[in-house]
Amino acid sequence: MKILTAAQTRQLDQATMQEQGLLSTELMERAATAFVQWFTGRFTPTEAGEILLLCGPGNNGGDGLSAARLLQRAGYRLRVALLPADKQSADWQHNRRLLPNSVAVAGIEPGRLPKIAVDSLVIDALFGTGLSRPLTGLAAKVVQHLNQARARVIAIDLPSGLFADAPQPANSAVVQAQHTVSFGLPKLAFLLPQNAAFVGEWEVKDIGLSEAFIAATATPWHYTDAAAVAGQLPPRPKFSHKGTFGHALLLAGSRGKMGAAVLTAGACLRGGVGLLTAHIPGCGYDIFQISQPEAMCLTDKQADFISELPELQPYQAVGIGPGLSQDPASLAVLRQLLKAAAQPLKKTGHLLPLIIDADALNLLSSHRALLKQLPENAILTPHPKEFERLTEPARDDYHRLELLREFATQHRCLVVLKGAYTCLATPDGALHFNSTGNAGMATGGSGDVLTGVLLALRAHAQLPAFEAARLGVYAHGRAGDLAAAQTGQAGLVAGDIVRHIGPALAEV
Ligand SMILES: NC(=O)C1=CN([C@@H]2O[C@H](COP(=O)(O)OP(=O)(O)OC[C@H]3O[C@@H](n4cnc5c(N)ncnc54)[C@H](OP(=O)(O)O)[C@@H]3O)[C@@H](O)[C@H]2O)[C@@H](O)CC1
Ligand SMILES: Nc1ncnc2c1ncn2[C@@H]1O[C@H](COP(=O)(O)OP(=O)(O)O)[C@@H](O)[C@H]1O
Ligand SMILES: [K+]
Repeated sequence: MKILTAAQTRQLDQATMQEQGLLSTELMERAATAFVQWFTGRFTPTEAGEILLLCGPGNNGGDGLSAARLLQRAGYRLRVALLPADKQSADWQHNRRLLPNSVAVAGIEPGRLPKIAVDSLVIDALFGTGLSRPLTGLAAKVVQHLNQARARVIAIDLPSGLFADAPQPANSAVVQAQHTVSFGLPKLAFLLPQNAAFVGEWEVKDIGLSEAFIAATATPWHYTDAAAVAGQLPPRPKFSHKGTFGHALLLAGSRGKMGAAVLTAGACLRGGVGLLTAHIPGCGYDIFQISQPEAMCLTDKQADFISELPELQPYQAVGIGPGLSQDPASLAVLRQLLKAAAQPLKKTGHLLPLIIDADALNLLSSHRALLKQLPENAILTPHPKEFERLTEPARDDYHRLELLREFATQHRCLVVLKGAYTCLATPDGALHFNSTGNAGMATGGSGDVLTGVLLALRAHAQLPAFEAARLGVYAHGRAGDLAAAQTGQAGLVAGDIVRHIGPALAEV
């Protein structure tokens, strides 16, 4: 699914009307109907009590007025508070005329802000994608008044004061909604941690916008939903054998962090790899062999960390990093691996696929000259702290996305920036936000599991780097969701994610 800018969203409205021969008021009615469907599914008239609708002067306010009419017809009690403005949009005026007199309407004045009790239900229809500057004056005052009331707030399309696709200055007035009900496509703002307190839980409702316009519109931003990865996992042919699905090599573990190697290996096996060999420090031999009998194991001459790179010839993909340690001997292994991976494989003529995680990333950060040696299409999986070490501290989430794009294009690699909406950056500058996963996955070892899944999907010779990364990130999050459905989020541990990779991959 694409994510468009606010300006492109306005063009999308126009294109939809032209394509479908719709009046703008008819499109507005669709949006309001979709909102009201969501609302009535969520709150009965009794639960809602007397609803306060805060209404701005543009089409967001128009959506609100239309929704007010539909809600009143469905038996809800409402009062409407209008933000004064020099002019209102034509569709606003249309819906104002249609609002029955039985709905109480009052203008908002500086000295007379609407009363909002803590248990009120407020619909925020002040501003949407037409916000052209940060809120000031009376509009900002209303938003602050609303936020102070700590009432239940549902935003139509976008919390008022929030830009759909760009940061706002610090301390700008922005509505803090519990729910945002938006139309058509997700907005970039919904996916960034800095906006979580404004957006709350969000949902996007289909209002039949022009598919042709969306397909023809260029954007760097994408949202990976089930449809994006459907059918991407190659089928396992009837006469396949373990050699069909690749042989992966994992370089992981150190004293005290053998669990990382065990989890990554488990995930790789559940990810469908044909064969897995792990090269681990000597101290981990019993731990590893007992906990992952399906994997083969090579032990390093060093007991506590890895200091040797095995012969790479047998392998179709290599993962390095989970629990690795940053010992200089392990740095030397990383150096050798990057050097070896710079040459195309004799068998296939392709570069050896690499997954680089955790301490291997930290070693790259402290020896940045090595970044030049990253083979094309290597997949790096930093969490935000690791990414910051690789680049620089970001001013905010939008700046971090810029850094992410720059990094992936400059180094011709794929970067999986992990988080609630993990963002996959590609060498051509696209950013793909993942839709699956939950806060239960914020627990040690979850990232190691992702590395294992990615390693497996890369070792399946058929899956190119981008498809493997997008599918792996999606399936990892989905496995976390399936696991959380059984354990609850608090009780989820990384091993639970491993156990649900199979079912998650079966779904896609
Ligand atoms: N496909 C879809 O998604 C559909 C979208 N639809 C809906 O349309 C909404 C977009 O409507 P919109 O373009 O009229 O903009 P909206 O957000 O109501 O605000 C514009 C008004 O606010 C004003 N204004 C701006 N900034 C301001 C500020 N800081 N302080 C004060 N004033 C400010 C601005 O004035 P100006 O900038 O010209 O001074 C103008 O008067 C969208 O979010 C969705 O709800 C549906 O109806 C149909 C399908
Ligand atoms: N709140 C969250 N919502 C969804 N996914 C999450 C959340 N928190 C963490 N995750 C996922 O869990 C994994 C955590 O990775 P990482 O921080 O590297 O953990 P570790 O180093 O302990 O293995 C990432 O894939 C991340 O996307
Ligand atoms: K709004």
